[in-house]
Amino acid sequence: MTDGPLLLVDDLRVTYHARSGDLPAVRGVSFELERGASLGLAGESGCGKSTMANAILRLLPAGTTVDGSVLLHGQDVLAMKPGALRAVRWTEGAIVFQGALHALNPVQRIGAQISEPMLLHRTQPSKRAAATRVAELLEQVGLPGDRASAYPHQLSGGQRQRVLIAMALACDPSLLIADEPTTALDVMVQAQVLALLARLRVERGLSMIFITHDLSVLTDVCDDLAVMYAGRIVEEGRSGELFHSPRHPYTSGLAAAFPTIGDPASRMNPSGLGGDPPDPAHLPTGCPFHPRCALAEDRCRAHAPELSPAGDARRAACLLVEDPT
Ligand SMILES: Nc1ncnc2c1ncn2[C@@H]1O[C@H](COP(=O)(O)OP(=O)(O)OP(=O)(O)O)[C@@H](O)[C@H]1O
Repeated sequence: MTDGPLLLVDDLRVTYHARSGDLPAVRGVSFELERGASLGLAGESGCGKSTMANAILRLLPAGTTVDGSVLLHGQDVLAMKPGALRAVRWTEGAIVFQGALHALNPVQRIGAQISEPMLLHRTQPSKRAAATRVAELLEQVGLPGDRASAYPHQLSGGQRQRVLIAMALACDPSLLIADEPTTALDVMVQAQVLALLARLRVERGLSMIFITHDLSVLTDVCDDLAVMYAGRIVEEGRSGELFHSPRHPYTSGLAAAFPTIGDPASRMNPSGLGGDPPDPAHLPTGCPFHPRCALAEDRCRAHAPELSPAGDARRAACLLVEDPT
């Protein structure tokens, strides 16, 4: 255990090597996460959110190039040997993936699946102790303890997502990454799962990273927000401030593209963002957002804006914000 942030990501770069060529999915991301804090990570599909999350626990396909550093409790995950890495996953950091149906084994009872990481990491001395812990965990995520004997297909989508959360909490990690945990769920269940994650964070003093393409769902549950575009963070700041007074034109477009939960007057605004995100293998020159930006000037086509260093309270990578003249 060291002083300083729980998680310190510095200049993280991830390149997939596909048959069609190299694909730089994450291109120099830096941020910090304090103990007990929560960071929301937003951006359209393909901007590199999941790649970044998977890189933090080194869950990327073999052969993928990863550079930079990821300090978790002061230890560089990217430099760890396989044994040390196995010890970190589940116990220090765990991910709740999107699409609970695919993440669970269809032919194994959920109790057995939740106890697996506990038995693997010997955080419970016996199968019987693990079973008791499974029942406790199920109750903590709002399911009756006796559902441990159910198979995944006997549960609803929201219940399965709760099972994945229970599994992620099984070894008491200090960092929980929730990657689109509510995408496949209807709006009511989505709100319940988000409220559950927010409650568990406070109760357990967890640090959390919430990932979603919908900026509006993050504002209630996260202290800070970071917006990604084309493999980089383009804006970061306190949650409410960033959502209600965005500085980067991309953040404004993203905020306008989704209705705010609880605000019946707001409507899906398809004009919030025109066009499509760029192909990571063929990025435009200068600012990668310039072809979609209504405010773009000549300088935006020529120069790529930089984000100020991690740790600054409010960061935006936009030439017009840096120098509005
Ligand atoms: N295993 C892989 N091999 C090759 N390319 C990949 C792989 N996984 C992701 N990519 C590519 O990397 C880029 C970033 O993908 P990533 O899944 O990280 O984005 P995302 O923002 O999480 O999107 P989504 O919200 O759709 O999950 C995309 O262009 C994607 O096609």
